[in-house]
Amino acid sequence: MVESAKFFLSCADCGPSGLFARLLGPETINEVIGSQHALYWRIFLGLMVPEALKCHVQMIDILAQDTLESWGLKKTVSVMEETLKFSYCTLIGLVCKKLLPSTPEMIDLMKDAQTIENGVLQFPIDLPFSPYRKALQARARLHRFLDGLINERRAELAANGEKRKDALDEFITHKDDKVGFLSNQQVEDNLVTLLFGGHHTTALALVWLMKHLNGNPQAFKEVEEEQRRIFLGKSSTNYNLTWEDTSQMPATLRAVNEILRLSNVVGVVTRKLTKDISYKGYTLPKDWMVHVYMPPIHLDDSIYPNAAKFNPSRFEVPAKTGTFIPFGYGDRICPGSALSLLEQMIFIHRLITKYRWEPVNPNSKTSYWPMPSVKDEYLVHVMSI
Ligand code: HEM
Repeated sequence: MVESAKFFLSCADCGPSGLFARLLGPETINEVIGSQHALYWRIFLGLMVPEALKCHVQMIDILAQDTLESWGLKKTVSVMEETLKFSYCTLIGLVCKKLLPSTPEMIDLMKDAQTIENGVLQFPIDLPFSPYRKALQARARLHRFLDGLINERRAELAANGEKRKDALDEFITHKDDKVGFLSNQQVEDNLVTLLFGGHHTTALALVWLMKHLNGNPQAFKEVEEEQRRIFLGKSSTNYNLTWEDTSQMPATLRAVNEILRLSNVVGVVTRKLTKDISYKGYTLPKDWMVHVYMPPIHLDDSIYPNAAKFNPSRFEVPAKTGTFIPFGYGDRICPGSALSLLEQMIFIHRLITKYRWEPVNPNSKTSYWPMPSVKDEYLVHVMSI
C-alpha cells in the first residue's frame, strides 16, 4: 500500500484529476502541470516558510483569542462552526493584511467560500437551486471581490512600492523569468484555492483534536502541562504567544500529528493518468482515475500498532517515509501544512489554558462524506477554568 501510494503520488504520468478546475478556476495550482505548477507551488511555499509564517503568529493568536472569548458566555458551542470561522479568518488575514476578518462583508465572503467548497464535489448540474449553480454564483461574487482587491493593491504598489508581506503581494509581485507577472485570473484562482485548501481541513483537524483530547486523559495531561508551562513562563496574563513559544510544543505537535493520522481529514487524493502506465504487471490506460486512499496506510496495525487508538506518543519516533501522508506526497504535497500546524498549536494553547469542555452528545456519529466529521458538529458544554 505504502509503495503504491508513493508510486502514484510521485509518478510523472499521473496528472491532476480535473475535478477542481470548474469551481477553483483553470489556473488553480490543483490543476496546472509542469513549470506552471512549479511556479505556483514556489509562491505558495514562499508564504509558508518560517520567515513568512513568523509574521502571522500574532494575527493567528489574536484570532484564536477572539474566537474563544465568547465561548465562556455560551451554554453550548458548535466547535465545527467556530473552528471554521477561525481557520477562515486566518486565511483572510494571510491573503490580505488590511482586511478585517469579522466585518459583515468578510462573513458574506466566508459563506461564498463555503458554498464553493460544498459545490466542488457535487455533480456539475447547472440548474437553478442546484448546489453546483449556487457554487458558480458564489465563485463569481468571490472573484469580483478579489479582482477589486488585486486592482487596488496593484495601484498602491505602483504608487508607493511598499509591500505588506501578505499573499496578495506575493502573488502580484512575483515575477517569473518566462511568464513575467501573473494576471488577475492567475492570482484570483490561486487565492480561491488557498481559501478552499486551508478552510475545512484545519477546522476539522481541530474538531477531532478536541474530541480525542477530551476522551484521553493521559494525552490531555501531557498537552495541558506543556501549554501551562508556556503560560506560567509569561510575566503577565495579557501576553502574546511568540514563534519561539510555538516551537516549545512537542507534545502538542505529537497530538496534532496523531489526529491527522487517525482522522484522515483528507482521506483520498485523485490522479488522472496522462498516458498508459505499467504498474506491477498491470497496464492502466490513459485517462483512468487513480484514487490513493490514506486510511489503509494510516490505520494499518502493522505500521501503527493498535492503530485505531489515539496515542500521540507513537510520534516520539518519526514515521517512516510514505507511512504518514496526511498532507500528501510528491510534487503536489500540501504547501499549507506548516500554517495548519501553527494554527492548531496556537488554538490549542489558548483553549486548554482557559477552558474545559464536555460533548453534549457523547455518542454523536461520524459522517464520512465529503470529509470525516462529527455529525452534531461537535456540540460541547464549555467551562472556564
Ligand atoms: C489539516 C490541514 C490540511 C490537510 C490535511 C491538507 C491536505 C492536503 C493534501 C493531502 C494535499 C495533496 C493533494 C494532492 O496530492 O493532489 C493538499 C494540497 C494542497 N493544500 Fe492542503 N491540507 C491542509 C491544509 C492546508 C492549508 C492550511 C492550505 C493553505 C493555506 C492548504 C493548501 C493546499 C494547496 C494549495 C494544495 C494543492 C497543492 C498542489 O496541487 O500542488 N492546505 N492538502
